[in-house]
Amino acid sequence: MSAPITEPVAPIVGVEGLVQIYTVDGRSVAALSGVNLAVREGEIVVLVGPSGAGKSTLLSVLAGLTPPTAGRVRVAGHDLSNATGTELDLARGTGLAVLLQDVRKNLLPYLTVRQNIELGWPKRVAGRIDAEAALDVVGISAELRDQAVHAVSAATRQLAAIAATIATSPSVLLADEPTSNLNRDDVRAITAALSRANQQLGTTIIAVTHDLDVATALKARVVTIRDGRIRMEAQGGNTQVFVREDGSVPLTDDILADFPPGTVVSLTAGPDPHTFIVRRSAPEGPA
Ligand SMILES: Nc1ncnc2c1ncn2[C@@H]1O[C@H](COP(=O)(O)OP(=O)(O)OP(=O)(O)O)[C@@H](O)[C@H]1O
Repeated sequence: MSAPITEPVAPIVGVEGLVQIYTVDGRSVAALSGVNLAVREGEIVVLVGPSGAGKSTLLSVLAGLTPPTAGRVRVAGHDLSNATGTELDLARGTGLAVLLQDVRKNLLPYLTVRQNIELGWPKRVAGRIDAEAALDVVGISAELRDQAVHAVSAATRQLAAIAATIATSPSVLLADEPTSNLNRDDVRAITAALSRANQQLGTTIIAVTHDLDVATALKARVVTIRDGRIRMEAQGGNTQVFVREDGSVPLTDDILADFPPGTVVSLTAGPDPHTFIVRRSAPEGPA
């Protein structure tokens, strides 16, 4: 019997040779200098890296908010490289959702949590899921669903914004710093909601974060960006390093930049021969 032929599946997000140059006061600033990234359907990818590395710019290009200077960008079947306004609207209505860093921009404050989820384009968006189902996925309690958004906690607002985005059944959810300014319990609630959206609805998630514990909680593929380039990748909030011939473990400046002085790290054997996983220990108590 001959082996079945399997067609390679196109990534749901494909970025090739992405360059983004901003002009500030007549000077050129290269925010992205040739980024290649492929994300499979159903994956969770977390973008980490120092301030100014280009993370938000990459997310903004993927969201169709910033037209790329050069390179190819495909998201959920839409070519965003040279897309017109109408094509970008179509992409955002069918397949792509963006959770902004300031989630108040995703929500109307004087409507209730439930009304915010019911809002939108129920007839335009094929496959839109029921508001109650979206609220169940993110785990907002029944009593909070009827409260005005301005009256609920920052964490509930963030969960409501996630519910509003997943209600449009996006294939790809882009999130900029979804857990910033929240305490550890709230961070756990947000990562649990994103994990459930991924597992129950199959939503592919790409999130920018400064918090490697978020990557660990999401069991995400971690993509480190520095100076507008992808520097390294690892799974589950860990950094994988190869043991040298002489048995030493190279902790390069690139790696150490992610583990500031005072950070407790542990080294455990990696999945591949001659590799170690460098893991940051979780901080205790509220952030
Ligand atoms: N709209 C803009 N106009 C001009 N320069 C910009 C613009 N947005 C970003 N930049 C510059 O591009 C570079 C990358 O910025 P970006 O915000 O993408 O980095 P980041 O990794 O998201 O940083 P942070 O973690 O601080 O948000 C920086 O040098 C920044 O100053």
